[in-house]
Amino acid sequence: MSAKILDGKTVANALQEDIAQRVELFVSNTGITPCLAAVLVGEDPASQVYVRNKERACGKVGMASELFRMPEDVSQAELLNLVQGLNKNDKVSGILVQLPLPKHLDASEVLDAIDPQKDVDCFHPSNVGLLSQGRPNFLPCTPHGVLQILKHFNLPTAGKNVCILGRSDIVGKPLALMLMQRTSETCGPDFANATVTVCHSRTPNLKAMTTQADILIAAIGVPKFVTADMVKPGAVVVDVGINRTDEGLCGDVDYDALLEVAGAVTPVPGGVGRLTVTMLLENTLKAAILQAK
Ligand SMILES: Nc1nc(=O)c2c([nH]1)NC[C@@H]1CN(c3ccc(C(=O)N[C@@H](CCC(=O)O)C(=O)O)cc3)C=[N+]21
Ligand SMILES: [Mg+2]
Repeated sequence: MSAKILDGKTVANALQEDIAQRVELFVSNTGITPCLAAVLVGEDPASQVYVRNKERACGKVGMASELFRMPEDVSQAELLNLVQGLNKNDKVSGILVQLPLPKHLDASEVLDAIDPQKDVDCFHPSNVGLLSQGRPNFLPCTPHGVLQILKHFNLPTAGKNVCILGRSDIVGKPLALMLMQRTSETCGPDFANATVTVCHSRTPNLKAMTTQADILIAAIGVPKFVTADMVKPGAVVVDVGINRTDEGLCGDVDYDALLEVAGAVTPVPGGVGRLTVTMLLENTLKAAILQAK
């Protein structure tokens, strides 16, 4: 058996074409160009790559982006002041504070300071609350990207056992919320209605859980953690991990070994990461539309 490769580039390109058309229409109707403000603190090389990818993607769909760089030793007050300025700035539709922040800063306080209408990451407690109640303002980028990949390749989640490895606030937790809802705002009921199991570092007998899964989603940040024996033959495996190792970029799954067992698998790079950036564009347009009202 050889797994189908779920190429994120194809999906991202298709969605970006659609976003570009809606951006063009919005600009011609309102005279407003949606603009993403990205805040980058320090010089972390991975963060620089991601922020550059985000800026490039904005340009591709006809949106503006502005990068705000702050030194590694910026104070909490200075960073909060920057965010408050961006909240008030009418030219800025969406605000993204790139994580992780240096340890001396209180990330929660910074993220909570972002205007919920400009919170394109969907990290603000009011947006997380709305998401958990099934009436989202924004959909979080990476979980939404996972749904869009599954939708593109016609791999519905309704009635399926979905196992999520990882309980982070950025991926595992919001993705579990979205998959257990009755419907998805953008992908419909076929891409919701799952039986969701969330596993983490304190889960006993992990393999007994993962081998039950029709769809296995890895978001733990441990290179090649998911091995072939953990996967039910024919299962769909979505790899959200991006780990920088001596041998280069790799995901949370042992990709080569899984090709022989899984029914379908996402590559890294070129999988979910592409969609994370694309769904950020979607949210920036959404933010601009909300603010034009
Ligand atoms: N406030 C905030 N929001 C985020 O959404 C956020 C964040 N902080 N901090 C870090 C994580 C990680 N993340 C990625 C973005 C792009 C790629 C991406 O472009 N991936 C490409 C290329 C990867 C590469 O070449 O390094 C791919 O997978 O093909 C991956 C991961 C967003 N995150
Ligand atoms: Mg990727």
